[in-house]
Amino acid sequence: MSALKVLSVVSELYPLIKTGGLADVAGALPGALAAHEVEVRTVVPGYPSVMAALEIASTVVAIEELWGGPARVLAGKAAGLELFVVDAPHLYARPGSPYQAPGGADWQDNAVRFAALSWIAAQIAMGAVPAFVPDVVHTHDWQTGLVAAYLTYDGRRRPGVVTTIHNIAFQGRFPASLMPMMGLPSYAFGMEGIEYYGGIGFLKASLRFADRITTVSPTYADEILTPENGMGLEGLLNSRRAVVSGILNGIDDTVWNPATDPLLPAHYTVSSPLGRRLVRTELCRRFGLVDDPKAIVFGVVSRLSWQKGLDLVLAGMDKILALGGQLVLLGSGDADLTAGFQRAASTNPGRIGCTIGYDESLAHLIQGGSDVILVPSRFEPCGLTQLCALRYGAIPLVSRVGGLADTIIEANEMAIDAGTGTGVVFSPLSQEQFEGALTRVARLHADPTLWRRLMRNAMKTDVSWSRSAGRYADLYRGLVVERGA
Ligand SMILES: Nc1ncnc2c1ncn2[C@@H]1O[C@H](COP(=O)(O)OP(=O)(O)O[C@H]2O[C@H](CO)[C@@H](O)[C@H](O)[C@H]2O)[C@@H](O)[C@H]1O
Repeated sequence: MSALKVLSVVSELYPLIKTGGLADVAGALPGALAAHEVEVRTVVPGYPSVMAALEIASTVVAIEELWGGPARVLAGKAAGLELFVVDAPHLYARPGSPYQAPGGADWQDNAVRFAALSWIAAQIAMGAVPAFVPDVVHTHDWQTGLVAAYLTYDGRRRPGVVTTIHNIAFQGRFPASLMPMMGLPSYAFGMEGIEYYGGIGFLKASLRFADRITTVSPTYADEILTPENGMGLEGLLNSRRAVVSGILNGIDDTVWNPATDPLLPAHYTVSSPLGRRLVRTELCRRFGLVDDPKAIVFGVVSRLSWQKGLDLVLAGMDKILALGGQLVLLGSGDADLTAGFQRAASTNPGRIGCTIGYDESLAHLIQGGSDVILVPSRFEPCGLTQLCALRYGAIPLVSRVGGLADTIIEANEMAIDAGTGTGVVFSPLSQEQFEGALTRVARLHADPTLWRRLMRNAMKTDVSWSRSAGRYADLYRGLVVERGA
C-alpha cells in the first residue's frame, strides 16, 4: 500500500498556536494517521509563534501580491509536524490570537486573512508544490471553508475535499460587499455558490462544495441535521446527507498520559493509583483549597461561553457546597461568567478557587487532581476535556448531547460492576437535572470501593486516536477511489 498524501488546512495547530479543541485535533491527527500509511502536511498561517518554531525551511512558492502584500510558502517542520507555512506578514504577523486583537475584538480583515490561507492551500492542492501533490485535501471549520470553492471554480482537475465541522456555531459570515476581494468569479455569489443569507458564508461554501462532510461525533452528525442544532445550515446539510458522517475525536495519549506527564507533580496508572493523591494535594494547594480527602473536588477547564453551560455550575454552587464539594475552575471568555466565578471564589475561600486565563499546565493539574470534571454543555460537537478526564481518572459529569453522549456511559452500580459505566450523564439540560447528577455522583463517591472501580473503568477507556484515525484513512481512500473511477 503506497502512502496516501493528505493536505490538511487549518487556522490553529497544537502545540504551535491554540485557542481551542480544533488545534488539538489538527495537531494530533497527522501522527495518528501515519500508522495508517497516510502522510499529512498541514497548511497553517505564519503567525509569530509558528514562524518562531519553524525549523529549517525552504521557500516553495513566492507570490508578489497576496491581498495587500507579498507572501511566500515555507516548507518545513515544527514540533514534529510537516508544514506549509503561509508567511504573509501583512496578514498574520500580529500579536493576539489567530482571530482577535489583544483587546478581544475580531481582526477587521479576517475575511481576507482566511480567504488568503484558503487560496494558497488550493494552489498547493492543484500542484503548486510538485514535491507534494495531495490525493485529498482536508479542511477544518469556516476559516478554511473557501478551499473547496477555489478548487471547484478553478475548474482544473482537483483532489477530493473532506471538510470537518468542529463547531457549527462559528460560520464565517461576511458582508456581500467583500465579494470582489475574494478572488472568485462574480457568479459564485449565489445560492448554489458561496452566498449565505445575503452575505458570504465561508462554512456554507465548504458544505456546498466538499466531497465529504464530517463532524466530530456520530451524535452531533445527527443533531446538525435538525433545525434546533443546525444553526441555519440544516437545509444544506440535509441535501448533502449522503456524504455527512461523524468520526469521534481522540486525544494525543502521549501528551495526556498520567504515567509520564511532565506537567504533573506525581505520576500514576490504573494499577498504581497512589500518585493521584499527591496530585490532588498539589491542586488544592495551587487553588488555596482545604486539602480534605472526604470532599469531592469538582474541576472545570473550559472556554467560558454559553455553549459550555457553565451558568448551571454557577447557579448550582450552593448544591456543590451542600454536598461537601469544592470547585476549581480554569477558563476564559464571557465577562459575566468570569465575574460570577470570581465572586464565588472570593466569598468561599478554601472551597472554591478560580483562575481566569489560559494555562496548559494548570489544565493538566486539574485533570490529574480533580475527582469529577464538569462538562454540562448545551451542545458539544465532541468535547476533549471529558476524554482527558477519563484518561486521568477524573470522573466526567456531562450533559447527554453530541460527543458527550457518545463517549460517557452512565455509571449506576450495575454498569460499574459490569465494567462499562464511566461517568454521570444528565438530560435534558436543566438546573434540576444537573443538580440531580451532582447528587448521583456524590452518592457514588461516598462508596470508596465503588469509586475505585469507577475510576478504573474510566482510565481503561480507549480515548486514543487509533480507531478514529483508521476511519479517516478509510474515508480518504474511499474518496480517492471514487474520484479516480
Ligand atoms: N483556559 C484553558 N486553559 C488551558 N486549556 C484549556 C482552557 N480552556 C480550554 N482548554 C483546553 O482546550 C481544549 C478544548 O477542547 P474542547 O473539546 O472543549 O474544544 P472547543 O469547544 O474549543 O472546540 C470545538 O472543537 C473540538 C475539536 O473538534 C470539539 O471537541 C468541541 O466539541 C468543539 O466545541 C481542551 O484540550 C481543554 O483542556
